[in-house]
Amino acid sequence: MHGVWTPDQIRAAEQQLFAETPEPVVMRRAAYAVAVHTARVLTDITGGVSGRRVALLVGAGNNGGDALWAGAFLRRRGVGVTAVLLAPEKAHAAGLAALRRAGGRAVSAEGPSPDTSGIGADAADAVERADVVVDGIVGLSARGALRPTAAELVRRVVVPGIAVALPSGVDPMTGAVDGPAVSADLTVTFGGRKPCHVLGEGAVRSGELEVVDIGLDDHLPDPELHVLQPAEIGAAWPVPGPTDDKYTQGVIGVAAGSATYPGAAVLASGAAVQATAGMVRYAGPAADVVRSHWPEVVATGSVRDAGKVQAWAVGPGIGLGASGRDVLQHVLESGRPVCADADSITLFANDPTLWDARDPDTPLVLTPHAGEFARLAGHELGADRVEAAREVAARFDAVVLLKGNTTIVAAPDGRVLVNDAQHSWPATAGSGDVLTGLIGALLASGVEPWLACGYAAHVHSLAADLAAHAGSVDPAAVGAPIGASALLEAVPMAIREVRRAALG
Ligand SMILES: NC(=O)C1=CN([C@@H]2O[C@H](COP(=O)(O)OP(=O)(O)OC[C@H]3O[C@@H](n4cnc5c(N)ncnc54)[C@H](OP(=O)(O)O)[C@@H]3O)[C@@H](O)[C@H]2O)[C@@H](O)CC1
Ligand SMILES: [K+]
Repeated sequence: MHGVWTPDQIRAAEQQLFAETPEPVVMRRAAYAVAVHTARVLTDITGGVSGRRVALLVGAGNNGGDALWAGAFLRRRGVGVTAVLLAPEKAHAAGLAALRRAGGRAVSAEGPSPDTSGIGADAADAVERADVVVDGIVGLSARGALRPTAAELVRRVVVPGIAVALPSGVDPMTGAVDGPAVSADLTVTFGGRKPCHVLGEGAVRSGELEVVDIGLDDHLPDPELHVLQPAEIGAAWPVPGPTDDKYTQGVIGVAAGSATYPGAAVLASGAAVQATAGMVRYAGPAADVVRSHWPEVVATGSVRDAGKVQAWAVGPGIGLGASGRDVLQHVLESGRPVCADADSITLFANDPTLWDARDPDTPLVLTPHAGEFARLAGHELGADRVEAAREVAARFDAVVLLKGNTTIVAAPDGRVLVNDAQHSWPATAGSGDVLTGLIGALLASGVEPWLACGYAAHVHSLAADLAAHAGSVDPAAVGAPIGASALLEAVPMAIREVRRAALG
């Protein structure tokens, strides 16, 4: 698992580090790494380093200081470096002096004679002629939308960009963007990932991420967020062992769909079939349709006749009427772990007495999208999705998987997992039903609910990605839209992929 730390956590760790290593030494360490990676990108795109041109966008703080020092290091390798200073009077003095000593140039962003959008001719020229732009506008102390001059400079960047610490214009805590923001090809960050690198638009705008060791590790507390790695998901994904039979691998009950809308039942049951080798029982009015699609599913008409299961997946398509409520109540009273999705969530919101049907020791997973979340929480989701999921998880003592292109999984004890798909191929009708089946199957095979959600979310988005690209893992492959059935079909491929990662 990768850890993710908040800016406050990183700052506190930095203060401890400075007690043993002077701050300027740490900054030069960070800046040296920026220079090394910038030289690598220059080589990749131009075939060399010496004689190439780099523009530094330099803000008022230490983020700009990093960029200036990196510029000084690049000068020593023969790069033509121009620093564009957004606040010349506040630019990091030691960094600016180092750049000048090394033969670098500094110009004011607003220049001697700014054009109609407020940018001086020298600054415009530096950005236009650069092979690579280094973004040192703002880092951990970023607040709100970029100011007008910074925003205008960012709009003008058309060459590859390297962000120092984080792409400027992105909120460090939420990854949200409000106005122009840097879209980096590469982000070089220090000491650990920050929330903006894994959440929302920030994750996409960070591009490739390089986490540089500047000596913070010993001073970092427990991370705020976690990101699962494919190899650990592959290593933990349940597959039949030498002594397993169909029962020992977990029997999942699926309560989904209706006679009029059997699709949810077919997709959720199918996902459970594809996810693990245990047994799948379906209970509901779509039994015949489920059986015809998935002959291996043991299907009955009612949850009362379903037989023994180790976990339930309930909700998609069960409706908001008395029969849906009855189904949800029954599975909650079963004493088995429950993954409650779709209509179940609205049923909980409409009738809070349903919470009483659940034994407090029974693990419960809720998988809302933004609309269902608002119903459940009683307020809109807002920009801080992590805090929102965490609050609802604690309030209902349930694992909350909040859907979106960045999936958030919050446990009642405050732990949060993030699955950053970096694409939206699963955004298709029926996709949520597949996810419910995957989570239910993992719960039935005994995987801890928080991890079950994280594993399922990853495999789900990977399956969509693979399906969209006809099974290719080549990032350059061209995708085509898919439906939930194609996603479902790609689940075994995705499981193989993470298991392959586990084998190294
Ligand atoms: N401590 C260390 O030694 C190390 C720190 N490191 C580096 O320091 C960085 C943190 O530096 P920091 O704390 O100086 O703040 P930083 O992010 O540069 O912002 C500075 C100023 O920007 C401005 N500003 C704010 N919002 C804005 C906006 N929307 N649009 C435009 N401008 C905006 C605002 O200035 P104001 O004009 O309000 O005075 C604010 O004060 C960190 O990310 C890492 O890169 C590394 O070298 C490792 C060692
Ligand atoms: K930056």
